[in-house]
Amino acid sequence: MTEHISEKVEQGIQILSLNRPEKKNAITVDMYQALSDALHHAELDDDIKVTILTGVGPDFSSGNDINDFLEISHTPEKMAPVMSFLQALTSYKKPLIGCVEGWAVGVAATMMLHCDMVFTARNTQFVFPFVQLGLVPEAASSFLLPRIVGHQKAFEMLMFGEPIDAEMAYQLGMVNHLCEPKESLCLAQKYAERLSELPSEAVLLSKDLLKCRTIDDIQMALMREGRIFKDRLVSSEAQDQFRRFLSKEA
Ligand SMILES: CC(C)(COP(=O)(O)OP(=O)(O)OC[C@H]1O[C@@H](n2cnc3c(N)ncnc32)[C@H](O)[C@@H]1OP(=O)(O)O)[C@@H](O)C(=O)NCCC(=O)NCCSC(=O)/C=C1/CC=CC=CO1
Repeated sequence: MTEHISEKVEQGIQILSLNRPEKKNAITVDMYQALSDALHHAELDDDIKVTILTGVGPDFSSGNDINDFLEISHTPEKMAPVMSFLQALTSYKKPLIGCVEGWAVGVAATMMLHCDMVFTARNTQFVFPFVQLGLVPEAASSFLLPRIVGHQKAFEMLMFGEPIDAEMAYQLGMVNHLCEPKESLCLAQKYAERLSELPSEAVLLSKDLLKCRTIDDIQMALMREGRIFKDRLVSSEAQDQFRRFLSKEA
């Protein structure tokens, strides 16, 4: 486990926190690996009933670390932990709750599409900046986002990458409940407790029933996106945007 992912397990609830607030919880390869390991561990541990994904500090996360994007484009094998995390996320069998405040950019926004419940503070801004970065949508968002918000809204969100605020995300059905800043974890914990008290086999079977019809499409979208994404990472469009952000020109 890297220092940048914190794990707490209490009364059947696993809380995984992105813990790199000085970099807006930008997610590194090591953090993906730690998240993936923690989800695998939770899946095998009968005492863990529910997982909450959250961030330390005012923001959930600014998405993939841009320095890592530059590094991965020279050493594509470093992409493996990212793919391993996306696999763990998409196939996770226990209830997964997303708890978001402040910025949720890129993969931080798309990972919420895989959560079973999402709680956001009113100051949350979801951003899908893939096209601006010269990239393409990832984490099966090209399949999930239009299913949740409809094609036209998804198109607009994915093409222009403009921030979607919490109220809009709620209206579009991306979020279960809104709350005040600093209250989302408390709210998520309340629902996690309720879920952990339900008959666990019935919970697992019900989640499976809800997800089983889309899992093949999600896996296919992951593969299709992944192939194109790897090529886009080394494209001059993307490399220029990464350097632009890191040199503070953005
Ligand atoms: C809008 C921001 C999120 C916040 O802006 P602001 O409040 O002005 O804060 P900053 O000054 O920009 O940031 C504070 C420090 O953190 C560093 N930082 C922030 N985000 C990143 C990042 N993503 N990677 C690396 N470093 C980051 C920033 O440089 C500052 O550092 P210093 O204090 O040392 O100067 C804004 O931060 C922002 O726009 N960030 C970038 C968002 C972004 O483009 N993210 C990538 C999204 S794409 C993605 O996630 C895609 C995938 C693809 C495929 C598979 C899996 C993963 O992800």
